[in-house]
Order: sequence, then C-alpha cells, then structure tokens
Amino acid sequence: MSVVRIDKVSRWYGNVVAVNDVTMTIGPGVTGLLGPNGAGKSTLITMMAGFLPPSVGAVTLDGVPVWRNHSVYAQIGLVPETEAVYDSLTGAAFVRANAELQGLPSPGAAADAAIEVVAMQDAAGRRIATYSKGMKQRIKMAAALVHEPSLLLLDEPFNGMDPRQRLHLMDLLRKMGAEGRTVLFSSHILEEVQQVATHIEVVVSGRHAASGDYRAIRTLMTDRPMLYRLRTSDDRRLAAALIGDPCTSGADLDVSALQVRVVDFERFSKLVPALARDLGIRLLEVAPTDESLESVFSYLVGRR
Ligand SMILES: Nc1ncnc2c1ncn2[C@@H]1O[C@H](COP(=O)(O)OP(=O)(O)OP(=O)(O)O)[C@@H](O)[C@H]1O
Repeated sequence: MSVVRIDKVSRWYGNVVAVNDVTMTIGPGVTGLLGPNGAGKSTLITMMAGFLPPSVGAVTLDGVPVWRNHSVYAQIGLVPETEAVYDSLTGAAFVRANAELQGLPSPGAAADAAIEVVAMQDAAGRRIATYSKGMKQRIKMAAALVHEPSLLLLDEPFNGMDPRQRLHLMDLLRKMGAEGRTVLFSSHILEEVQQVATHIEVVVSGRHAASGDYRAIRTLMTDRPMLYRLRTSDDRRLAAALIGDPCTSGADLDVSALQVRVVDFERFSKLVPALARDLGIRLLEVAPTDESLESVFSYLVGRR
C-alpha cells in the first residue's frame, strides 16, 4: 500500500510562493487534485514524484522521504503535463527506453505489456511525431506504467484528449485505483474529477482549500453565498416575497432583472418555484451570476 504524505510543505521560486504550507495525505484509490491555473498543482506533483525538493516541510512515500531517494523512485510513475517525449522515437522504443532506465529484467516484454494497457499496439511502431495529442498522452502513460509503480501521478492527463480517449483513460485510472494503486491526477474541471476520483483535494493560490468526496466538495461550493439573477413576469412582487425568507440576505431590482443574494441554496431552490406558483408569477430565467471557477475557489479559500 502506498501512502503519500505532504507535511507542512511550502515551495517557492524566487519571490513566487507556489505552494504554501500544505498538509495532505493521499492513499490508495483515485484522488483528484483540483484547482485553477497556477494553483500549485504541478509543483505539488513534481515534489511527490521526487523531482523537486520542498523549500520547507517533507514529502514522504510510506514514511520514506521522496527527494533524492532512488529506492523510492522505482515505486513511482509520473505522467508530466509537458510533452516530454522524443518525437523521433517510435512509441514502442520510447516505452522500452523507460523500461531500460528502470533496469527491468525484460524491458521488451514490459514495454509490450504497458503499451497494451493503454491500447496503443496498433500505433506503437510509428514515430511519436505522427501522434495526436491524446496518443502522446497515452504513450507517456505507458512509459510511466512500464515498471508497474504503486504510485501513479498524472498532471492534467485529460488535456487535449477527445471524448473517446477521455473515457478510455478514465476507465484505466479507475482500474488502477481498484487494483489498490495510489493514483493522483490534477485537473481544473470539477466534473472531470468527479467522474473518476473517489476523493478530491482542492488547492487554490498554493494553499490547501478543501478535501473530501465529490458530494462534500459540491456542497461546499453550492452552500456559499451566491448572487442569482432572476427574470420573471413580476420581479418586484417576487423580490418582496424572497426578501422575507432567511435563505436570502438581499435583493436588488433593476430594469431588466432581479438580483438576489442567496445564503441557503437548498432552501432557495425549492422556495422560488413554490412562490412563483402561489403568486402566479412566471419564471423566465434563474441563473447564478458568479459561478466562475475562480469565484468558487476563492470562496473555499476564504473559509479556512
Ligand atoms: N519554475 C518556476 N519558476 C517560477 N515560478 C514558477 C515556476 N513554476 C511554477 N511557478 C509559479 O508557481 C505557481 C504555481 O504553478 P504550478 O505550475 O505549480 O500551478 P498549476 O496549478 O499546476 O497551474 P497550471 O494548471 O497552470 O499548470 C504559479 O504562480 C507559477 O507561475
């Protein structure tokens, strides 16, 4: 069983604080590392893979420090975000080279098996230069899997994949997790994470913002105060009714719409249709105005 522990870790590049006092534990199964661009996901993954030392704090795998520890590297597979592939090699040669670097006794057989896992047998004899972005992702995945690591780290693996490749990779990650491996992948899309991860860690602006399963994270996100825009057949009457209920904390009327500050989304979502029905008001539009990922994430950070 592989457990990664990130303990009070900070990492800075010159004046830029990329990771700020993060503590988290990642165990077997599939974990999604969720956060907007620049949140520090790649920096965290690179430290977990042992390619970068923390400025402060420790990253360990089963209690053993990862940085500069060659015995630990054999247990780790990394699929980096960058296209770290040799275009002039065939897919098969690239994966085999990784098997040789890992010192495997039968590098050819290990490479064939890994290529089969990612279903790239048909294209393995072609030069990587001719691959699509999604195919490059899969061959990088085969290279990362060739030594059967117990910890698999993937940085934005779904980027550039078409829907079919995406489903294939999701299946593969689920399978790896079900086999008892520790799989962690980064993403900035909650729905993507939700489809495959059983556990989610959220980072924002270098800080650990939240942790839990999809439902817990989704609840945190929808429970925050939010501004809703409503267009109805009688904004004024609906505003008066809504403001009398504790699920709202304010309402603004302008010529084209009604803006309502909602503090209890669950209650609000039931109240609006009920009021509209009782008062005979037609609802033309009900939509959140600040649903951007950044606003959701900033809220999560603000709570801590
Ligand atoms: N080598 C570097 N030198 C200087 N600053 C860096 C370096 N690498 C990352 N940073 C900065 O550290 C912060 C975190 O970057 P990081 O790449 O870890 O975030 P990320 O969540 O992976 O973002 P993205 O999804 O955009 O890759 C950013 O502000 C970034 O500009």
